[in-house]
Amino acid sequence: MGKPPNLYAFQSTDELAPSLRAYVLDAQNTAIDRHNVFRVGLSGGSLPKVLAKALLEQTNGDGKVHFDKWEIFFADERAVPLDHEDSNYRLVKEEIVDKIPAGQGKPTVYPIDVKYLDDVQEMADQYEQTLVSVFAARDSVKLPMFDLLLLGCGPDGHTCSLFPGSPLLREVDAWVLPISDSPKPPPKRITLSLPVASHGIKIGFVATGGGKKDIMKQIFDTEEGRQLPCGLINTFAQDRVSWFVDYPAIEGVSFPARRGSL
Ligand SMILES: O=C1O[C@H](COP(=O)(O)O)[C@@H](O)[C@H](O)[C@H]1O
Repeated sequence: MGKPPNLYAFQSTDELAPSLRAYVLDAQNTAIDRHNVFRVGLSGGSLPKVLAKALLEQTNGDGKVHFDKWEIFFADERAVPLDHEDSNYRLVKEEIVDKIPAGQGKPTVYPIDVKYLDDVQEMADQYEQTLVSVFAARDSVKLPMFDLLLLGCGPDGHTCSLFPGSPLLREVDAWVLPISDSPKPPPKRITLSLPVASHGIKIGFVATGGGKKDIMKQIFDTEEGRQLPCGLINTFAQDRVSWFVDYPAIEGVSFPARRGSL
């Protein structure tokens, strides 16, 4: 039995943002020291807005975001054009990339190849090749290891586009998987596989709002919850996982949370 994940709880997203910033900057600085680049995998959904607050609104004089060293990948993506309202790329671009002040440098962003919107298997294979060219060609690794994965948690316990009960959760070889019948629209997506999503050097979940409290209770306090996609990442990655939540999201959760700043 290893060490449990870290659960950090804050009164509000305004209070959560400075600690999320400190956590991201720590991962960034370690990565830049190690290989002069920061490779981060991002979820869509509610995450980019909170991350924007952490990176762009909180400055606090406590370290610099070196956006020019960032390589941004998508933990999951919907098979839609890049300017579509459902696109995770669009969300990250509009919430974060477009708002980076001039002079701070811009990240390198790796979107899906929209040539394959009608063929999610091909899209997943192509995105996997992108990861191979960035991670494995340099290091010849079995699994790509992101410096940081920042993930969301859906109200059903899904993360990336790995949904509860999906046969995709049993995948052990592929790095990126296609979905053509997602229970949450839009149906066609690609997602990092569970082994890759569990393999980050650091894995940060952000879950806020009372709409998440039932699933948080399941994930942290019950055996069935530990079998949900978010629970499986907790089990596999243990204390490499840190959750950043607000008080409404953990109302009624028994698992011990550390309250206040990191
Ligand atoms: O469909 C998705 O949902 C999850 C969770 O979204 P949230 O709005 O509840 O935070 C998200 O992490 C994922 O990237 C997205 O494609």
